[in-house]
Amino acid sequence: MHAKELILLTGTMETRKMLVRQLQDVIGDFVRIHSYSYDEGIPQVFHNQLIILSTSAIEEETAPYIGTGCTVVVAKRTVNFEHIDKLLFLPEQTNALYVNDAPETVYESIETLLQLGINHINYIPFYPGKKNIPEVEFAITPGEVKLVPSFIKQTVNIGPRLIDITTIMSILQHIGLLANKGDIVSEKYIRKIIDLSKKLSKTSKESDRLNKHLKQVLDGVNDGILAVNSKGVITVFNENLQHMLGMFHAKALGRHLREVFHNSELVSFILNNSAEESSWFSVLHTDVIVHRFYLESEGAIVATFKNAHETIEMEKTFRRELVKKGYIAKYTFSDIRGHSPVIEKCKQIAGKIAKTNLTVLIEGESGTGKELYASAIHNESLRRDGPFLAVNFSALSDELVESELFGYEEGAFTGAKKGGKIGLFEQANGGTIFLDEIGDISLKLQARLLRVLQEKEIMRVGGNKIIPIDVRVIAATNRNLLSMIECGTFREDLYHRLKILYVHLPELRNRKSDIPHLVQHFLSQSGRSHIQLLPEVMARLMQYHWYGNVRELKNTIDYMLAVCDGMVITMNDIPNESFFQRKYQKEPLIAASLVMEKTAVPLPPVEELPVDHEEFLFILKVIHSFNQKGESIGRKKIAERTQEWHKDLSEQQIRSRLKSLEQRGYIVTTRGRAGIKLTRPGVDYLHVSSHANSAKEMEVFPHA
Ligand SMILES: Nc1ncnc2c1ncn2[C@@H]1O[C@H](COP(=O)(O)OP(=O)(O)OP(=O)(O)O)[C@@H](O)[C@H]1O
Repeated sequence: MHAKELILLTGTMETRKMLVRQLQDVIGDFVRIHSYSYDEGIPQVFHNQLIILSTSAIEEETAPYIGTGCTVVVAKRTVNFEHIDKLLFLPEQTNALYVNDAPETVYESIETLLQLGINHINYIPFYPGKKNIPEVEFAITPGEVKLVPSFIKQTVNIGPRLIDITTIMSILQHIGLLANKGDIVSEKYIRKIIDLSKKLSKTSKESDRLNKHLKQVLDGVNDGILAVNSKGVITVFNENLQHMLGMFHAKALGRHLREVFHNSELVSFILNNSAEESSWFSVLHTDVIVHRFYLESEGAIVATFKNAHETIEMEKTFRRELVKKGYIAKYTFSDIRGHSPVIEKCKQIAGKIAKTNLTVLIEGESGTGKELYASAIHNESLRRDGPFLAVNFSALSDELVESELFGYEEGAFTGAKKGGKIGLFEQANGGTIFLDEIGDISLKLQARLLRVLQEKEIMRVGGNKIIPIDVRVIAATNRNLLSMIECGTFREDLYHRLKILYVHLPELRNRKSDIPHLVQHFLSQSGRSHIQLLPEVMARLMQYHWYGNVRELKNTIDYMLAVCDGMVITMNDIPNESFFQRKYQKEPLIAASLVMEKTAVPLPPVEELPVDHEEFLFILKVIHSFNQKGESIGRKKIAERTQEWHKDLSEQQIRSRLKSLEQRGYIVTTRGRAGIKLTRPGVDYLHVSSHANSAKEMEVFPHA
């Protein structure tokens, strides 16, 4: 046997890498370590060697490779203390499966974790074949992610277990170095544990500081704020909520929500941690609007309370915005200008659509004339003598849109008018309702809208009477509803209900021959049709990309009319470049390009990526791998991964990278549980770029 050499045999490559690193760290200075794993293949039979087996579970598989004169030590292993600080971020009393491949190691590790003081978690042992497992959300595993049951939503991988100190001492003894080096080695080993405890105490100090800061912030906001942990125990009850409900926080903190609030609907609404949602409640004689969301990083549910009466007063002014243009459809097909083949085709389709009574979806970028078409369709339809209501969803909060659309009953909430209020759907009876920016409505409103379209009836807020309605719905969107469906932010069933008939309005840049007609139309609309444009001005207008479409062209004409002297518009009157929209902001598939059209670039090619291309790709890869596992991912997790990748990106930098990726349409960020998701273009992009980059394949999850 060589005096200062050992052979480490493990089951998997991950464990091998991990354990070699550990052994190098503590005894690498005086022992040569050779390592092999069963899954990578063991190349030879060893004779006269000190063999360390990572676990007794591989004794059988490795036996053929252990020849004569060997000393075999089966390592005892302990939890990987370098990574257990990840567990500190799990909330108090979290129920979590502890997952490993055999009952002994599971129980041993739980015992060790408890001895290390990581006792704020309720560990539930789990190993293959274990029965009667509660369906909890979290799992903790020392590297055995593949054994984690599929119902688990979040897995904390603390990495393969380390070799314990007694095994290391036994190795030293076998190679005759115990007397000489034992002290140094145990000191090194212990130092690591001290480092860990320092790390732990720093984390808890930081979280104390953070909590104090957070409390100040929470008390400063105008809403009532309440948070409950995963057990339903109230952990935050801010000052405003005390005032609003007339309840001292000491009566609420630390108690279960159910003991504090006797309104069972409110309790189950708050404890339901699925999608983000708002609703009205009467709590302790106060009418409140409660908005609830799940704070994934904390495993907590947060509910904000607004005084319903005050909210209504405050938002009354905005409410007028909801019904944009009164009750009359102003435009007819003759107001739609342009003779390009695409626009002629569009008018022709819309004209046919008008004659039916079916729901229509109008898609088109902002400013392409969606409202114009909706209005023209109504005026050409059999409903032309009925009302036309244009509703814009982007201006108001969910609760107000809901009460405005569906109306409310008297006494539905404080501030509700006597006799209740009839909603826009009822007001549009016999006519058409135009739902603009349909992509902006919440999932809750989508569900209500779907019911209206299916059943042709509505129910007022706070009411129980079903009211039949006869309204034609025309919806419009400038967003990509299909990618929203893919990301779970738009209901597919609603999409199909809306898109019974369909018009896509062409972008102005794709029908430039219409520009002279439109220019003439806007000049005469403003009563200045006698004003001339110099040919070079028109030529320039024909060159622009018009990301803001017809509305932008109209604004440009208005600007030039305002600044021109005399009867002629010259090059001097053209607004400077900052006036123009630089790119189409809502449609993610279109790349930023110059204002002056050079080449149309439908998708940003790989080579146009920013200098930090690799960082972008890395971030996309991390998100994709979490999405694929069905685990949620947020900025914090990305930051952790990036640090493992030895890239020192600050949270701020990651935030800006994410923003940029979101602007490019590669990811969507949702509040609450879903976290960040790759869009279809994001996935495509990742594939294309990964191929382009395959030579320098990055390891997203290096096994620490
Ligand atoms: N073909 C057209 N002929 C005449 N005017 C048009 C035409 N298309 C659009 N416009 C004008 O352009 C402006 C924008 O149109 P509209 O408000 O209908 O667009 P939109 O697609 O609904 O925009 P958004 O999505 O931003 O609500 C309006 O002043 C409208 O009258």
